[in-house]
Amino acid sequence: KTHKFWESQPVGQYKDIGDSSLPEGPIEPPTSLSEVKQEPYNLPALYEWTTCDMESDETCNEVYNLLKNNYVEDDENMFRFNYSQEFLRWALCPPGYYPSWHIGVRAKASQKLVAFITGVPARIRVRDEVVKMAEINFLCVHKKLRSKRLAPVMIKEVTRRVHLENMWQAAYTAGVVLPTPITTCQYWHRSLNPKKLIDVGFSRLGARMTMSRTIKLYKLPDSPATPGFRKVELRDVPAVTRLLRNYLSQFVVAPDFDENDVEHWLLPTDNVVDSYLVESPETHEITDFCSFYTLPSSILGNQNYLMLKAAYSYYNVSVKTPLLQLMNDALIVAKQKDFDVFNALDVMHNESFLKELKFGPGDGQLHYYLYNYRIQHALRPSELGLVLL
Ligand SMILES: CCCCCCCCCCCCCC(=O)CSCCNC(=O)CCNC(=O)[C@H](O)C(C)(C)COP(=O)(O)OP(=O)(O)OC[C@H]1O[C@@H](n2cnc3c(N)ncnc32)[C@H](O)[C@@H]1OP(=O)(O)O
Ligand SMILES: CCOC(=O)c1cnc2ccc(OC)cc2c1SCCC#N
Repeated sequence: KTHKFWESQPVGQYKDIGDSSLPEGPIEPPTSLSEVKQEPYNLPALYEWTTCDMESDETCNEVYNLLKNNYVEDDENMFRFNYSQEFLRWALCPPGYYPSWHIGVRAKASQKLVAFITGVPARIRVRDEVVKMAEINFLCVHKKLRSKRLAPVMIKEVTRRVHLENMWQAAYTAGVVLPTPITTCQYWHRSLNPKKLIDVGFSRLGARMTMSRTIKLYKLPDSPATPGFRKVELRDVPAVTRLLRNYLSQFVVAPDFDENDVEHWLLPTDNVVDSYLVESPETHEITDFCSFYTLPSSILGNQNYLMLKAAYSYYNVSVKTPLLQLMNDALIVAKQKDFDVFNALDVMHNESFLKELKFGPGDGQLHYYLYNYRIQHALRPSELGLVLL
């Protein structure tokens, strides 16, 4: 497969695979700000760039609707992600974010939003180097404007705006294979509402299984098993930050979270992110942590259901409580909150609990990429400590 655009970019190229003479690290050096293209890239005649102020309800709603109708679908077109407006504000407005990195394209005549791409700043550690990166996400071109090479223009424009802030690396994921993944992960799914997943056609009744037997198979207790298991509060941020920084230090690629980051990314926010910790009833020491984010999907073409309520495993830290028990408690609270499914990637130590907690492997893969940063050898998913939204 040729990649006319990606073969022109500072990313690991297929032809370089196995060439150990190429050093790990930046592929191209930074340029001076005066050398960065000052004006936006050209768009096709009838379209114009716009910056989307995600703190504006009107604009956030326009972005919500573009994504709701045109963002990622699974291969069988059974689901389409339906990121909520409060989720988008959370995902795109972390500490130190750049409004100019929330980039839209409008049709001049109608002023309709027809394309979108975003970046948020992050400090990502790669082995021993902490690198300032842009996390790129929500690349979306309206279904009616596909296959017109608009995506490369969107990507070059967000690259230009990131360069203007003197940043030269990025991290992103995709379900498609591009030059060149640093690792490839597998999605796993744990049914919480098996009847609904069977009714929508995602799951099938097992051989020699009745519906009532299947419901019983996935049944969970009404409340968590771990003593001291409770929601995270603002006062816990210092302890949770210490716990998380320690735990993430074992992975090759991981975010370099400080207390500000933890306060934004990991404090519970209704309908967006849930986080729990284990506080020892005796010593009041905070020993473990788990979190998941809320990402519903539209169910396409089903008469009985419109929406799938999905929870996605986020960052989990197991020190005293076995990860198996911690994640089972996460499943229990997710079921209490009426989620239909709990999803997880096989990253970090997730593989150790997936099968035992009755997750099944998905048929989708998620490829992780770095822009302008070479990694000598592709990583195993268990070496990756980064979850993108
Ligand atoms: C220093 C800072 C650097 C910052 C930038 C870093 C890099 C950030 C990179 C972005 C990270 C985003 C991460 C993210 O958002 C998470 S992945 C989700 C991407 N979005 C969707 O799948 C939504 C539904 N699909 C669409 O809206 C369109 O199909 C899109 C817009 C995907 C492509 O629109 P289209 O109308 O279908 O296609 P053309 O315009 O004709 O363009 C075709 C070219 O685009 C390449 N392509 C296709 N899908 C891609 C994807 N998911 N990443 C990167 N490249 C992708 C493709 O390989 C080809 O190039 P090639 O000829 O070389 O093969
Ligand atoms: C029931 C299990 O599948 C999903 O939860 C789900 C939901 N919505 C999607 C929308 C687009 C989509 O495009 C790849 C996939 C899904 C998936 S499966 C992969 C995500 C996970 N876990």
